[in-house]
Amino acid sequence: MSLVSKSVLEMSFAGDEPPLEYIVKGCNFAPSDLSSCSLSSLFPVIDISLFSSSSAHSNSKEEVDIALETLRSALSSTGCFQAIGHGMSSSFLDNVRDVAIQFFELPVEEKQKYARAVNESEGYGSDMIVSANQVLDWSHRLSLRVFPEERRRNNLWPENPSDFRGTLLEYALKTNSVMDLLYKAMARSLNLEENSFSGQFGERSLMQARFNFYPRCSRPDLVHGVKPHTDRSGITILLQDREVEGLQILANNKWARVPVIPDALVVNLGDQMQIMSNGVFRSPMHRVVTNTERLRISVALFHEPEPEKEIGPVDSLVNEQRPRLYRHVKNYGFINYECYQKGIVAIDTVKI
Ligand SMILES: O=C(O)CCC(=O)C(=O)O
Ligand SMILES: [Fe+2]
Repeated sequence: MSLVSKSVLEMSFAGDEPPLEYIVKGCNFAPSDLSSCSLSSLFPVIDISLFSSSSAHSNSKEEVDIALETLRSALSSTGCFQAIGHGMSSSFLDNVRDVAIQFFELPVEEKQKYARAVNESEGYGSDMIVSANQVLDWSHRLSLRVFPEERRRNNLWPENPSDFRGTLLEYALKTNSVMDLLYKAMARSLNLEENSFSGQFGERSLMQARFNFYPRCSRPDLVHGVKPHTDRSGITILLQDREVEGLQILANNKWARVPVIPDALVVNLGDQMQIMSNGVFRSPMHRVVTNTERLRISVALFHEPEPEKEIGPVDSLVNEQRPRLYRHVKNYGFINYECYQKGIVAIDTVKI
């Protein structure tokens, strides 16, 4: 049978067993491979309104310092936390989830209008096939560049549902402000000048959206929704499904479930923050698992530096105890993409 004869969604509807191309060999999905650590200590919930200068007077310095320390500690251990106090209402976050579900539930001919072309990263499709023996992910995706505006490919932005474009734009603008706040807070948590990280991204930094759709699977013990990877971004902000869990992060060599907190945003760092922080902060390995009962969606926004801009470890994070770990690099997003195609760990290629 041909590799792409049936889509993941069709197989899910039919209750098919996953074909060989989707089966992960030698991967341990056993419960004993899951971390037994307290999930709230691995992925703390942080009220990020404490980092905003407009709320500086109403919060005690002590409260802010504790939040900064929790941030520093989470990002230097698991590289991930759950943000509340981001200023987006519960109903707005549900709108974002709703447009995602409505798009993926459209008839296939309608979705195909936005199909990703071969060798392109933007558009609607399934796992990109980059090698003959690749194991495929049990998911469908829609990837769209949001910023800068001149790099937007409007023809790939769905017109259906009718509020898709407006909702994505509003969500991306709000998330952009959250990211700004976080870059500054991360710098403050390490006693650095506030713009130490954000200043490296450039005026025309990139924001990429990825809508993920994971249909139910009859054999979740055999497949990945998304195979293990690190993100190539600086920061990734992930809106999880309101109810269905699936994201797992590798912490102390065990996979840890990231719990669903409906109105929280999952913040996880990407490789470019690991580079800029000279390895102080971590870009976590993560994966998505599926289940037999319910489909799952998520919406990830990835923020990356302007490709022409060189990024590298902040000078004051390089010292005798912590020698420079990474070289300066331009267009890491592209390096990461090429490495993915060759099956190489991208961040290793910029190590000194
Ligand atoms: O669906 C998720 O929870 C995570 C997806 C993800 O890791 C990604 O899109 O890079
Ligand atoms: Fe990811």
